[in-house]
Amino acid sequence: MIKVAPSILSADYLNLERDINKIEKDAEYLHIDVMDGDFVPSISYGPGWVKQIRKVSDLILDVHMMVRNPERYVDEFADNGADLIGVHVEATPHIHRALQMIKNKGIKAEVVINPGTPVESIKPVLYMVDQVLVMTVNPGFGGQKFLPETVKKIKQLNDLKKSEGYSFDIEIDGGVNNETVKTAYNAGATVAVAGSYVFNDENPSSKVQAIKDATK
Ligand SMILES: O=C(CO)[C@@H](O)[C@H](O)COP(=O)(O)O
Ligand SMILES: [Co+2]
Repeated sequence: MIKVAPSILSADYLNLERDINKIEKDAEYLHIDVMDGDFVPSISYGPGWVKQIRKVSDLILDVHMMVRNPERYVDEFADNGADLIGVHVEATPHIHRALQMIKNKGIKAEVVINPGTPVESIKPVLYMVDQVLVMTVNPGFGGQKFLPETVKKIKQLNDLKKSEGYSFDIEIDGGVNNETVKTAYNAGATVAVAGSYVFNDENPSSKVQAIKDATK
């Protein structure tokens, strides 16, 4: 069964604690999209949000940094309570250093690839990551449609796990619901981020369960 990471991008900002409480018992992760208005068009949460969220949730805080040169902010997000930080290979010429910085903080390190980025571009750092995030939409916005052509990259990563003996999780992010999750899970995805599908419903925990049920 897949693990689920509800994305607070689609939660109610003014009632965030209430919305987190609604999924706290059913989900494993809480996904926090950090956007800088440069690497992606939108602007969202800074480290202060992570600090406040840490106080009200025991879920694994999964910080997805859509930020150019993310190594500028890694330490601050880690110090504020992130359990896992993801950095895009497209966002820095120093992906190895950025991942090293995350590991040095004693938390989990994730490398992220956009839909247009091949798996080959992250092969040199796969030995050092705890998780790979395969974007299943172009980053920047919630509520987009799942891109099925990204599934072959999940399969490619899963094959690499087997042939090289890696144990990283494979996370998917964008357009995930109880239907789209199926092919990704069968290809090897182990963690599913879902924003609008979960939080646009009156009963978000039922949507978390629906994603899990689809992968039983
Ligand atoms: O990183 C992103 C978007 O850039 C995501 O984490 C979204 O928050 C997912 O939203 P849905 O596609 O599930 O609505
Ligand atoms: Co995300």
